[in-house]
Amino acid sequence: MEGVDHLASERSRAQFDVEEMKVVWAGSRHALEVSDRISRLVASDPAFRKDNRTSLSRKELFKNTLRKTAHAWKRITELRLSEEEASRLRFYVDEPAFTDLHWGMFIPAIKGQGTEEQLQKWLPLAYKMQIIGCYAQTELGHGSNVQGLETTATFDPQTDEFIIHSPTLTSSKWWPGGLGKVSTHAVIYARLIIDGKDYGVNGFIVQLRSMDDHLPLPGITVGDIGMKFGSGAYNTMDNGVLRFDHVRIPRDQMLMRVSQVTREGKFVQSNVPRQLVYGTMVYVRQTIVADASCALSRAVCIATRYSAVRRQFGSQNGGVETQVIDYKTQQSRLFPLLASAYAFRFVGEWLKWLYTDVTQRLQANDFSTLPEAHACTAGLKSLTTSATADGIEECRKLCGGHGYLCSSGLPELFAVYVPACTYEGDNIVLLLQVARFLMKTVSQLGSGKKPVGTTAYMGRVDQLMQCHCAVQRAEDWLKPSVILEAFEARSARMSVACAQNLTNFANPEEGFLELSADLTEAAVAHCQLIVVSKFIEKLKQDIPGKGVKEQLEILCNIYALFLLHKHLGDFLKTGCISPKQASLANDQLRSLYSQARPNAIALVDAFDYTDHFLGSVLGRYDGNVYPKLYEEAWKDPLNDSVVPDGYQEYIRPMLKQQLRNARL
Ligand SMILES: CCCCCCCCCC/C=C\CCCCCCCCCC(=O)SCCNC(=O)CCNC(=O)[C@H](O)C(C)(C)COP(=O)(O)OP(=O)(O)OC[C@H]1O[C@@H](n2cnc3c(N)ncnc32)[C@H](O)[C@@H]1OP(=O)(O)O
Ligand SMILES: Cc1cc2nc3c(=O)[nH]c(=O)nc-3n(C[C@H](O)[C@H](O)[C@H](O)COP(=O)(O)OP(=O)(O)OC[C@H]3O[C@@H](n4cnc5c(N)ncnc54)[C@H](O)[C@@H]3O)c2cc1C
Repeated sequence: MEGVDHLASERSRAQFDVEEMKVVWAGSRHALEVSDRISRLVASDPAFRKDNRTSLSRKELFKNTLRKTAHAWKRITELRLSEEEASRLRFYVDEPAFTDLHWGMFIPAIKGQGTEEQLQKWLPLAYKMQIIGCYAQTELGHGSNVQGLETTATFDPQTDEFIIHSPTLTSSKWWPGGLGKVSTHAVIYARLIIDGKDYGVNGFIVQLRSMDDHLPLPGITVGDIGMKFGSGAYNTMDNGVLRFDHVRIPRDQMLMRVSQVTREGKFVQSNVPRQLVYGTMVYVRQTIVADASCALSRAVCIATRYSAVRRQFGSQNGGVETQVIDYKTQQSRLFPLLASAYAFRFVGEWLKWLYTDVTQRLQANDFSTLPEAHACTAGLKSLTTSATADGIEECRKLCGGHGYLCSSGLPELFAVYVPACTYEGDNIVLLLQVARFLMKTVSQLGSGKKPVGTTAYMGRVDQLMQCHCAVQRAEDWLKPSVILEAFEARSARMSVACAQNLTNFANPEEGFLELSADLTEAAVAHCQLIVVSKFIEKLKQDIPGKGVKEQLEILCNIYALFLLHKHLGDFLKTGCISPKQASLANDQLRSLYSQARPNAIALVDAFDYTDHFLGSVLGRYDGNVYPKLYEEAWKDPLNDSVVPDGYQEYIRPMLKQQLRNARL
């Protein structure tokens, strides 16, 4: 039934003001207005159609992306869209493309690591897209270990140039998005060599292709690295391979904010920390955390709407069957993901604030908060992307068999999303960075250095090592102070236990390697504490709108108690809570699911996603799933003919053979 809202009765049960929740989700009334307007602009433009992606060949897919990005750029310039509007447009176009790396990494790398003159020279060209750039760091042989990169940039004092060279096969740049077929330029990372001495990895701007005919410049070999996981999905991106054969670039194309090479070939280290060479990764990790809430909320929106439409079992005397969303098992899998989407949204907002703060401090030569910014961006990137990738897959299963169809939107979402666990730092490697930071914090506790920021709780380590959880009734678990103390105690105790175990090793680095699995668990506990505490902090703000704050409180408690339930082993092993308190937490969790149930559809409506963006027959706003699912099947190219191509060659002879055998 076209035009009928099959989810209307669900919507009428909501106990809060959905429009106000949309504002909370978007971040502000202004952000909601921009987001809503741009999402409709994209949805109504046929040039941004995306429902045929999974049936296109790689070449068609890629060309289609080029067409869309050109069209997007035309619309951005015609409509004079602001940076905020353009970035929303990119979000709703919903197709990975070279432009992500140009705007998301090439430009930030120049901005963060270039000198004033370099910014003035390169940024205007990049902003007008008169050059297109990518970020070429990873090599065939090394990705995580950035210090292990092999590409060299050797200074030639005769000509005042660097010679960029790939000395081995494993030094080939491998993976950079936008490199394979599009980028004219790249920020490449290479070992700086002066007079035979190695000064470590630095960034350089290198032109790759001719501005006249797009052919690679002399000495450059470049191409695409091939098909990636999933049909459609990330294959819109030209991840590339690049080799240099003694390519010369002028000296002023080394990004020289962090260190400089003079005309005489002298290496000068400025007063900014060397780690700023890694600054672009900190920036992108922060954007990836914000993006996790988008990907997860999208999957949750599809699974929640479909779970309210889908009915199985439970019919009494020929009446209607039970909506699968009413099964407690469905709720216990779905609602923690709904709560996680909101939790990641708020921690993403906070991380953006932290990043802005550290950037301002760096400009004023205050580097004191850089280690914390690195640990938070690395840890939260790891935590949120792992949970989101797992969450999308869980949403697929929550939709039963139909979730496996491409028309559900979930397979492609998963395939596009899952590399986020690897790119911008493998999630385990990043957790180990957090663990290093935690071990350093614990080791300094005795020295009188007071931990600040997200590790401030470690300053109360004596109390946290001894405290006893005060919960006696299930409702006690609704107190933010109780939840916070349990999470702080668990994290502090896990870190302290690792630090104590490390003292058993004569060589600390050896100990770190041996205990690395425990260390990553301590890092996860710390990062989960950050997410929980930022959700609780958010709720201290003034949040207008009927019932909005109450719903967020329910979600916050679901998030925290779900984590407690999932990681019960940690909480019990460290003696933070008793088995009885664990069981009370579980009782409370069940009650919270019941409270969330009538609001579930409205809570996903608050994401304000258009049907175009969701790209899912199961997640349609009107819940009119079955006719559309049926209709969609007939659009498959296999259904273009009634008798399939290949019948005469393969099916008919086989059938005839069977017939002959049967007659014998
Ligand atoms: C059409 C028009 C549209 C217009 C609008 C479009 C808008 C689009 C916008 C899009 C926006 C964004 C989207 C972006 C797209 C993303 C797509 C994804 C692309 C993915 C790209 C990549 O993957 S790039 C490659 C990433 N690579 C990695 O992440 C490598 C991981 N490895 C490392 O980071 C490091 O090597 C390491 C940290 C693991 C270890 O480094 P190293 O061995 O050198 O260090 P140590 O362990 O010895 O540590 C030394 C000390 O340094 C500290 N440290 C380490 N890293 C950092 C850091 N980043 N910052 C600060 N400090 C750091 C470390 O803690 C040590 O400190 P001490 O202990 O105090 O010594
Ligand atoms: C879709 C996609 C897009 C990308 N885009 C870009 C780009 O634009 N530019 C760019 O430069 N790069 C890009 N990359 C590369 C990406 O950043 C790297 O793949 C990533 O940093 C992981 O490094 P690796 O591949 O070397 O993994 P490896 O480090 O080889 O990881 C392999 C395994 O070893 C484990 N491991 C590694 N080191 C340790 C350790 N110290 N302790 C314990 N375990 C360890 C890891 O956990 C993992 O399980 C992209 C990658 C992908 C998948």
